[in-house]
Amino acid sequence: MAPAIEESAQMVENAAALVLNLGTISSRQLDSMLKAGKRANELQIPIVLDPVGVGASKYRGEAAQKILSELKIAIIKGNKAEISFLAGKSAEVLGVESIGEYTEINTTATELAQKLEAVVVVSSEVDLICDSSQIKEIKRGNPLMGEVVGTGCMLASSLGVFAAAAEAEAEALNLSLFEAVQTAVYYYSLAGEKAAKKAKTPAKFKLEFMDQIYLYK
Ligand SMILES: Nc1ncnc2c1ncn2[C@@H]1O[C@H](COP(=O)(O)OP(=O)(O)OP(=O)(O)O)[C@@H](O)[C@H]1O
Ligand SMILES: Cc1ncsc1CCO
Repeated sequence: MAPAIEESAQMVENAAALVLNLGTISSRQLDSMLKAGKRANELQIPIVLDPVGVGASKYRGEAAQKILSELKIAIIKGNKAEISFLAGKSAEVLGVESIGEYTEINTTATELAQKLEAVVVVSSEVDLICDSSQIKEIKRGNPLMGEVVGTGCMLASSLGVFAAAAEAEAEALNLSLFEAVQTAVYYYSLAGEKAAKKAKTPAKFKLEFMDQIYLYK
């Protein structure tokens, strides 16, 4: 998202999806996100929320709650700790990483999807996608994806692309948002698998992974 509050709403007018990422949140940026998000809601442009590091500090929790109470979010993507925290369950977040055990994550994610009427994606070695009535697991990808910081953020942006495409090509594709998200997660993981065949260490993997995403063009 364009961070300047002076232009965030106007930028949305030329966008097909809005991705809100809490990674480097500040109070000014939060106001800018709310402004952009309200315009996106008015224009019925899908919003993806990536609640990066929510639960790691009081402020991140408050920022996420403000976004969720003022905006209609189409897709929320987080790791197990971030999704658990938003669902009101106990969560251990270290910086932006999920630590701890989450044995009830399927139920937790479904509860959040029901409460917010959104598609919820939980990223990990097994990705979960759910809405209020269905849940899907995708066991693809490669552990190197978890070693590179930012693959979660890039997944959120990819979800924005697929949500926009599903809406823009609604007649031709006839994809529900749930199906569009499932497709995005699947192809994203597949790019990770292809990259891992060529690169075996994180820095090289990062470059190769980006190239594999590019090759979908
Ligand atoms: N062990 C693994 N095996 C397969 N895929 C994985 C593994 N760990 C992570 N991934 C994939 O990496 C991507 C990012 O997931 P992750 O849970 O690491 O997100 P994150 O912690 O929010 O990332 P970041 O904060 O680094 O942006 C997802 O597409 C997920 O499927
Ligand atoms: C966007 C971003 N900012 C700090 S860490 C990060 C990626 C973690 O998901």
